[in-house]
Amino acid sequence: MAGVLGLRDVTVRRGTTTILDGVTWDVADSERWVVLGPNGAGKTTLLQIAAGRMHPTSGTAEVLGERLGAVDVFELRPRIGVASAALADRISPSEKVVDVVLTAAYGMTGRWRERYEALDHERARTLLDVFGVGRFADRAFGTLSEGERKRVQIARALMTDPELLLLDEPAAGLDLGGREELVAALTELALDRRSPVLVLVTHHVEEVPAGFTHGLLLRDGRVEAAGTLADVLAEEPLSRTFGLDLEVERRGDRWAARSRR
Ligand SMILES: Nc1ncnc2c1ncn2[C@@H]1O[C@H](COP(=O)(O)OP(=O)(O)OP(=O)(O)O)[C@@H](O)[C@H]1O
Repeated sequence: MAGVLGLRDVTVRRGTTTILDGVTWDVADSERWVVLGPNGAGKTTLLQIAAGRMHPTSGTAEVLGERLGAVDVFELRPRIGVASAALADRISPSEKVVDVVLTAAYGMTGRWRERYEALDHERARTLLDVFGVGRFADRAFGTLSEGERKRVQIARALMTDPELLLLDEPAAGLDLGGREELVAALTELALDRRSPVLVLVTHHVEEVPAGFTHGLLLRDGRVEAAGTLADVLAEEPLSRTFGLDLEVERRGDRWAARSRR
């Protein structure tokens, strides 16, 4: 598939607020994108368009070759995996971890009278193992640490074998060890050619895993820069995006940024 995402001049307005302003963005098969920008830049809104969960006020958006507005979003959504704090909030703390993953196959949170095939059970447990949380499969979701919950959410997002995986701030709230473990898991995912196309939203260049290929910088709903990571995670575009004079360092496959002042 050539075009996984194709946004043309996408604008989202709510009342008098313009949340996204003329966003044009192309994501192709096998690419791994990072979306970076300060608080309120419009990152989550952009991800909602990519997830087929919001329509542009103007402009056009194609997701997995389907034009939003002309496709049945209920057919489109199972092809897209999403992990976000908003979705995690809808998971009952008493829900068994394996069920959190399993219910994704039915596009819903909460286990409620469905019948699951043995293969689905096996896949859910395998995904939990892949993300290092297999030993918690039979525990209640609410008893896990923040980092463990994040990994369960990614396993859940992968349950439907999606073509596109959207991760909204997966490292938010993690301590240093938790962040590094998550970054390592995402690096493995990014480097695996069988993985879906990945889009990761973050505030911090330190959270960009190795294996990611492209970056989009957003500020005030506008694209400040988009392209290969090496081009985009440079001092000039990053400083412009965050409104700070930034010093950016690349060490091996990871980045770090700090203010010069
Ligand atoms: N329904 C709405 N009505 C008015 N403004 C909204 C609405 N939804 C979002 N916004 C505003 O749009 C802006 C962008 O929000 P969004 O959540 O997309 O940003 P973000 O880059 O993900 O921010 P953060 O990094 O803080 O999570 C914010 O200023 C937010 O307050």
